[in-house]
Amino acid sequence: MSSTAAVTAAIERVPVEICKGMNGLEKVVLREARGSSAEVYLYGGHITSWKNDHGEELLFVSSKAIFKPPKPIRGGIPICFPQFSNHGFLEQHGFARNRFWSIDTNPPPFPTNSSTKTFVDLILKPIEEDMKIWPHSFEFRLRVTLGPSGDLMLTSRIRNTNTDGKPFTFTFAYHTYFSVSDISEVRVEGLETLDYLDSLQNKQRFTEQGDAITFESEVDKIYLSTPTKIAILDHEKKRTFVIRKDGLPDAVVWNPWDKKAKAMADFGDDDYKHMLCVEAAAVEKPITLKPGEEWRGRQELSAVPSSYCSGQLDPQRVLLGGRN
Ligand SMILES: O=P(O)(O)OC[C@H]1O[C@@H](O)[C@H](O)[C@@H](O)[C@@H]1O
Repeated sequence: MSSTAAVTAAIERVPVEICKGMNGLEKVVLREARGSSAEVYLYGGHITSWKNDHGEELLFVSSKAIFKPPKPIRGGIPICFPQFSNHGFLEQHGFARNRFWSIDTNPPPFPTNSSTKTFVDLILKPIEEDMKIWPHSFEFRLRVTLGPSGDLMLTSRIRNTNTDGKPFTFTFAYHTYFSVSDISEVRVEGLETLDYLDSLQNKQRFTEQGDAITFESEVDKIYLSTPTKIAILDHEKKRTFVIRKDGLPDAVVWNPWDKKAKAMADFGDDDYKHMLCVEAAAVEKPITLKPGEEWRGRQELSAVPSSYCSGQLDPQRVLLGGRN
């Protein structure tokens, strides 16, 4: 297929709009027939909006977010790669979140559910500056899909394209900022009794107690070997977020609370009350890829009316369609 034909095919298949966002930065807008939508900035490959079919925003983005390189955008879904947080010698959370990604007009074959046609493929390859700090050649393909019922799916495919025969190792997270009505009314289910590393206590290992997780102070924990489904219940909004993940064993839970909120220039003093980060991640056991090898990490988010009680995390019931 000629390159022009490939571009045309991609446009026919992907009914998306590309326009200018904040500070003239390019963004892609995905819209589903029933009214849900999502926005992704090429800067960072960063999701900045996910709305349900009533037009309600489901992600938190700070009103003080700075949409200006090299600062990463505060909120939405930053991609942490090739390093999560300060677990290594690179800048905090790696460099993918403050690089310019491109639209991948001709991605390699990808198994797609035939009912989901609203998606965009992005690609990130290292620039010279990256090779100086992380001397590896890679192709990072990100597919962002909006399902017919408004679910948001992110699939990352990372390939080692080194020609020097060297493997590379990375850690990763989808650093999702969920919008919540009031953090003190929120409960997370699915992480009870698990081991976690507490980033506020030198990454020491502890075991979570048996109750659902609630919030009354700063939290920064990496839950290990977590189930593939986690739920965030927002009592006030009567809304439940369900996170499904694959290839991402860990889950980071972060809320900076009042003192750290005040110390962040791109975060409002009271913003901590209205957000919660639950991040599907691969941190404890870094991923190693040999040249030619590819890794996949997938996250699927749904927002549904809260219709179940405490201790009954049953996404089959939550998601009326009973999908697993
Ligand atoms: O301010 P940043 O670099 O976006 O990071 C925010 C937070 O991200 C979380 O994932 C980390 O666990 C926290 O330790 C960190 O403070």
